[in-house]
Amino acid sequence: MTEIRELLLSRIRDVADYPEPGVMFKDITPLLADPAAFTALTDALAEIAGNAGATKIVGLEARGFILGAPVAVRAGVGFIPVRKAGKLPGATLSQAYDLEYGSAEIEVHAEDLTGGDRVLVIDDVLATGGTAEASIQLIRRAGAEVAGLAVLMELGFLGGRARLEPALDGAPLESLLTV
Ligand SMILES: O=P(O)(O)OC[C@H]1O[C@H](OP(=O)(O)OP(=O)(O)O)[C@H](O)[C@@H]1O
Ligand SMILES: Nc1ncnc2[nH]cnc12
Repeated sequence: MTEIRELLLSRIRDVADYPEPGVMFKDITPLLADPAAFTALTDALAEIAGNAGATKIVGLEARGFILGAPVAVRAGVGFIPVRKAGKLPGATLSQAYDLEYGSAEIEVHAEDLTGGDRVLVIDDVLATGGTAEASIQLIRRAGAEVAGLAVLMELGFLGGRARLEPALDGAPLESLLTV
């Protein structure tokens, strides 16, 4: 494992049985509080954005906002928030999905993504892949191209990567850490 990956892994806290019994929650707040780790993460994700030729970053509420916004600034591209339903004031596209602990619906402002965009989706954790899959569906429905998905941590045992394969349709899935 590279030094950067070791640093990132060391700043993620495992919290057992949160938010419900049986879930091992990956808490990224110690990483966010460490400027060296947060900077290293931002730089690594911005490099992925550059390599993917992304013209926009989509961040998934809420932790995907925290990671995705500085990456967009660093990469010199726009940031588009994909929000939980009911939070965006303009005309939206919506997509329902299930996640490791429940179900939800996400939305994007339809005007934020257009035919010429290559979109990199950023989030902290890939678990079942439900959230990421719904975001990819939203991006395609908006007429934009999916440049890839980049996450800090993939929970390999939940099978998100296999689930996302058809939706990604050849676009890369980059996870900096896999557990
Ligand atoms: O792969 P999945 O099974 O879909 O799970 C992953 C998603 O779950 C978490 O978000 P959550 O919905 O808990 O929202 P939060 O970021 O607002 O805490 C995480 O930040 C991912 O977005
Ligand atoms: N185990 C987990 N830890 C942190 N975020 C998550 N999102 C879905 N499952 C998660």
